[in-house]
Amino acid sequence: MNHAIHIHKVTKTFGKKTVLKDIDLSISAGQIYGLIGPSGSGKTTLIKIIVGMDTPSKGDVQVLNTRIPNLKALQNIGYMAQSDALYPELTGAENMAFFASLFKLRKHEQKERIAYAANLVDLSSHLSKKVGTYSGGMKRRLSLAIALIHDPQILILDEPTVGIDPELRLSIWNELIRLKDEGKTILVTTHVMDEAEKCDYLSMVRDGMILTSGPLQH
Ligand SMILES: Nc1ncnc2c1ncn2[C@@H]1O[C@H](COP(=O)(O)OP(=O)(O)OP(=O)(O)O)[C@@H](O)[C@H]1O
Repeated sequence: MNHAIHIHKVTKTFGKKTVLKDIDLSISAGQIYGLIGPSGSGKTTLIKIIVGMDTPSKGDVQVLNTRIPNLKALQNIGYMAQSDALYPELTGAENMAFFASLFKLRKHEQKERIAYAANLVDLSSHLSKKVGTYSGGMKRRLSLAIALIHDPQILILDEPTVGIDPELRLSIWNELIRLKDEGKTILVTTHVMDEAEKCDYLSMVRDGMILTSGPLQH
């Protein structure tokens, strides 16, 4: 089976506290995989381990058959964290261009991708404003646009639509579904049941363990 993400017996402890216990999880390419669970259940910790920002205490993670952490693998991953990592003194466009250049996008590609991603999150008319003047929701939208900037095979989104109004939330989800239909793999965490229902496969996380998982019918 072709797994985009494969997690094998991952345990994470902070001091004496075990926050992930023996997690096994495989995500097929071309699906939207949801992690739902209460605050503190371990979703963000798991996601950080998948993107290589943290290391497991035990077990291993592979993304597109490459063991993580691996710098090259990051080229294939678009990651949107829960807290925004943006430069307030730069404009929206400059923030996007900065991340695009980290991924070594050529100038014309940069322009194209910035226009696409800004349009997707409805920020096209705010791109020349400094990010320091953005609202919380606008910052979330910019973070999502940046996660998409290098057209990654895998999108990992930690509560991407928190603070985003329902109409835009719907259009973002429609776009995520379109990206999935293009063959992208999307891992998303959420608190919201109506978003969880849009996933192809859902795992419920509680106390660092996966309580139950299974496919969803649409
Ligand atoms: N660096 C750290 N040091 C110590 N404990 C940590 C650290 N990071 C996370 N934790 C703990 O690990 C547990 C899981 O946190 P995590 O952020 O993964 O949960 P979550 O499910 O993503 O919650 P939320 O939805 O609120 O982000 C929490 O009890 C948290 O306090």
